[in-house]
Amino acid sequence: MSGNNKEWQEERERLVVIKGIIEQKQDRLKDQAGDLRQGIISFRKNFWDDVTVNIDEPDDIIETEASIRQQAEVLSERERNHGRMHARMKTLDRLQHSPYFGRIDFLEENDREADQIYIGIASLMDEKDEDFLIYDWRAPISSLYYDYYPGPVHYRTPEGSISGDMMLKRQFIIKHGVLEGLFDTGVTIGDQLLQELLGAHASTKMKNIVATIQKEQNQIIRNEKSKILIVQGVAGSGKTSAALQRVAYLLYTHRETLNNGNMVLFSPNPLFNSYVRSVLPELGEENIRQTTYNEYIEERLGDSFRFEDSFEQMENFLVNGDSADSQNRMANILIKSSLAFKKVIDKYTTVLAREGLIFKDITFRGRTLLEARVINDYFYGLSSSMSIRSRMEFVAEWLLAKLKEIERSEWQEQWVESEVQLLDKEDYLVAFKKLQKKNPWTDDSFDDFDREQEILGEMVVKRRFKPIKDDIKRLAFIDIKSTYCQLFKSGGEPFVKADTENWDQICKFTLEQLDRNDLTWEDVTPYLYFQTQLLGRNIYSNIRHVSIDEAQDYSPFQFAYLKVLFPNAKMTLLGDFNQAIYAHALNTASFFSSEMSITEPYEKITLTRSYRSTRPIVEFTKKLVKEGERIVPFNRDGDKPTLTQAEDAKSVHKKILDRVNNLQSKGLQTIAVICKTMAECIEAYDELRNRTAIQLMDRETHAFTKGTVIIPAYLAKGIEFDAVIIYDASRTKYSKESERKLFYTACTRAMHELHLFSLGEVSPFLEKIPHSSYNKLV
Ligand SMILES: Nc1ncnc2c1ncn2[C@@H]1O[C@H](COP(=O)(O)OP(=O)(O)OP(=O)(O)O)[C@@H](O)[C@H]1O
Repeated sequence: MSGNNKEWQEERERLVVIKGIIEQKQDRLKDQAGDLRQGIISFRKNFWDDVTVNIDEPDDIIETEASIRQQAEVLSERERNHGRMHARMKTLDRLQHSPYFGRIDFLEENDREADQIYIGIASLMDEKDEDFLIYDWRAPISSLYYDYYPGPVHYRTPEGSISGDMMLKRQFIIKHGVLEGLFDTGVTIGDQLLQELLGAHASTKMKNIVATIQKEQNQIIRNEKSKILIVQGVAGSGKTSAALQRVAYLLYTHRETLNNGNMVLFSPNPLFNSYVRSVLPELGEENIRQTTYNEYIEERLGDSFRFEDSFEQMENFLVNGDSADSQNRMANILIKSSLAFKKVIDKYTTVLAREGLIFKDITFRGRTLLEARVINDYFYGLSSSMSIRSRMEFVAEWLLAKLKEIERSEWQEQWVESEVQLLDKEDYLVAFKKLQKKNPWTDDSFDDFDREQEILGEMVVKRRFKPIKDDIKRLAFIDIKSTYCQLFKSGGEPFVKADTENWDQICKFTLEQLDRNDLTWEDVTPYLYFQTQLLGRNIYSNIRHVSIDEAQDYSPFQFAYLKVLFPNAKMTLLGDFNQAIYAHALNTASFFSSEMSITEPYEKITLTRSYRSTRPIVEFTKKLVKEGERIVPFNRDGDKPTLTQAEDAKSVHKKILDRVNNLQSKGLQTIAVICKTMAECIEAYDELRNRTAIQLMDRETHAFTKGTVIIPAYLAKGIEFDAVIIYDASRTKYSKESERKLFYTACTRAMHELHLFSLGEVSPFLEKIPHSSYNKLV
C-alpha cells in the first residue's frame, strides 16, 4: 500500500464529500421517481377519461384510435422515464458502494494546472451539473488510465487528439464506501489490485474487470476501426472479459445510435451464458442477446429435421473416434466444414437460377390445386436477370392470385356445405352482421338465407385456405430438401461435382441421412446456408456488432454463414487455437488459426499473458501445447499441480474423494471434477454422489452453481473454478493428438489448484513436463 498519510487523509476526505453528493442525488432522484410513479398510477387510472370514444362513423373510429394511441404514447414515455430513473438509481447505489477505482492527474498541453480525473464505473457530475466529479471508465480521457504510466501521454476524442503529461496515476480499493487501499503506479512494484482480485475465490458469475483492464485488453475494448477484429488469446488471458467490456464500451460511446438490441454475443453453451450474464448489468448496461450457435440453428431449422447438435457430435467422436464409421464421418465433416463446400453450394445456386429447382404441388383435401410443373414453368419463364429470391416473390404473388380464383369456385363445393353445418353461433352472428351491413333494407328472408349461406361458405373456405396462403407467403412451395438432395444424387451430376476424394461416399452418406430426415451437425450449416441463399430471408440486418467467443470452434463454413446472417455487423472473434476441440478442427486448420478463410481485411490482436491460473499452474499447462513457451503467467503464487496415479479404480476414487473433501474443508467454493466425455461423467457421478455433495452438469444445465460439480471438458469451456480435478489423466483417455487440446482446455480451467488423477499409465502428454513442475503423489 502506498501514499503518505497526507495523501490518505485527502483522499478519505474527498471520498466523504463524494459520498455525500451521491446521497443527495439519490434522495432527489427517489423523490422525483416517487412523484413520477404516482403520476403514472393516476394516469393509468384515468386513462379513459381523456379519450373520446366514438365508433359511430368510420371517421369517428379513426379519431378514437388516434386519441387512444396518443394517450398510450404519453404513458409509455412516462414509463420509459421511470425506467431510466430506476437505472440511474441502481448506478448511484453502485457508486455509493465504490465511487471510483482510479485517478490520474492530467496536465493538458499549454495548461498550467493539472486536472484530477477520478475514474469509476459511471460518471458523476457536481451539484450544479457543471463539472465531472467522476468520469465513466469509457470516457475518452479515461483511456489514459489504461494505456499509460505517468509521463507524456495523449488520447483521442471525436474532435481530435489531446496531448499532455500524466503527473500521477493512482489506484484505489474502495469497498462499502470505505477507502481500503491506495497505490501510486510507478512507485510501487507489481500490481497489488490485480493480485488481490485474481487471488479471490472463483464465483459462479463472471466479474467485470474495469478497474484493472490491461493495456492490450484496452486495445480490444476500444477498437473502433476494424470490421473484423480477431483476438487470439491464450487460456485465461481475458478474452471473454474484454469482449464484454467492449460491448459496454460500444453501448456507451455510441449510445445515440446503438442499443443492446443491435448486438449479439455467441457463446459456447448455455451454462456459459448464465456465467457471464451479470457482467453488463453490473456495469449499468442492459444485457445484449446472448446465444449459442446451436440455439440459432435450432431456431432456424424448426422441427423440419431431427438434427445432431455440436455436443452430440463431439461425444460421438470422443467415444467412437477410432471406428471405421468415424473415419467416414470425418471425411464428411471435413468437406462440409470447408469453404470449398460453400463454393460448391454457391455454384449449385447459380445453376439453379437457370434450371433444377424442385417445386411442390399445392394440394388441398387430397386434390392438386396447382401443379409443381406449372409453378416451375412460371418461375423459369420469368426473366433470368432477376435473382432467384425476387422471382420467388413474383411466383408467390402469382400463386396467391391464382388461389383467390380457386377459392371463389370452391364456395359451391359439397364439402363446404357440410362444414357450414358445423360452424358455431359466433360465426353465424358474424355472417348475420355482414349481411345486414351489405343490405340492411331487404325484406326478402329467402334471399337473405341464401346469402347468409354464401357468406358462411366463404368463411369456411377462407379459413381452410389460410394455411395454404401462409405457406405460399413463406415460399414453402419450393422443395428445399429435395433440391438439396439433388446435389448428392448421382454425385451432383449434371449440376455440380465437388472436387474431393471421397465425394461419392459422402454423397451416399448424406442421402441416407436426409432420407431419414436427419441432419448431422456438419450438414446443418450447409443446408441452412443453401436455404438462405435461395430464399434470402431472416437476415439480421439490424445487428451491428457480433461478438463470437470461443471462435476457434467455428468451422470456416459456419463463420461464412454467420457473415451472411449478419451482413451489417462488425465482428469481434475471440479464441485460442490451442483450445480448438471440435472434430472439424482436429485434422485441418480452423478458420481461426489459418485465417485463410477470412477474405476481408481484418485486424488481429494477440494476448499472451494468462491471468486466470497461478504461476505454477500456467508453468505446468503451457508445456502441454505447441508454442506454449509464449504463454506468460501473471505472477501469482500457489501450489504446484499434483499427479496421483493408482492401479485400480477403487483406490483412484478413494483418492479423488479425499482430495474433494480436502478442498472443500479449505473453503474452496467452486470445485470441478472434469471428465473427457459425458459417459465418463456419469461413471464418476455414480461413484461419488453417495459419498460427497456433488452435482452433475450436462448440456441441459443452464445455471452454474457453487460447490463441487462433475462436468465434461467441452462444457467447462470458458468457465473457471477454484480447483480442478482431472478425473482420469491416463494414457487410455488422453493419448491421441486430437485429444491434446481437450486435455489442455480442461487443465486451464483451474484458478488456484489443479489435481490430476490417473487410472494406470499416465497420458503421454505429460512426458514433456519436467517433474519439478508438479508433485507426484501416491
Ligand atoms: N485485466 C484483468 N483484471 C482482472 N482480472 C482479469 C483481467 N483479465 C482477465 N482477468 C481474469 O482472468 C480470468 C480469465 O479471464 P477470461 O475468462 O476472460 O479469459 P479467456 O481468455 O476468455 O479464457 P479462456 O479462453 O481460457 O476461457 C477471469 O477470472 C478474469 O476475471
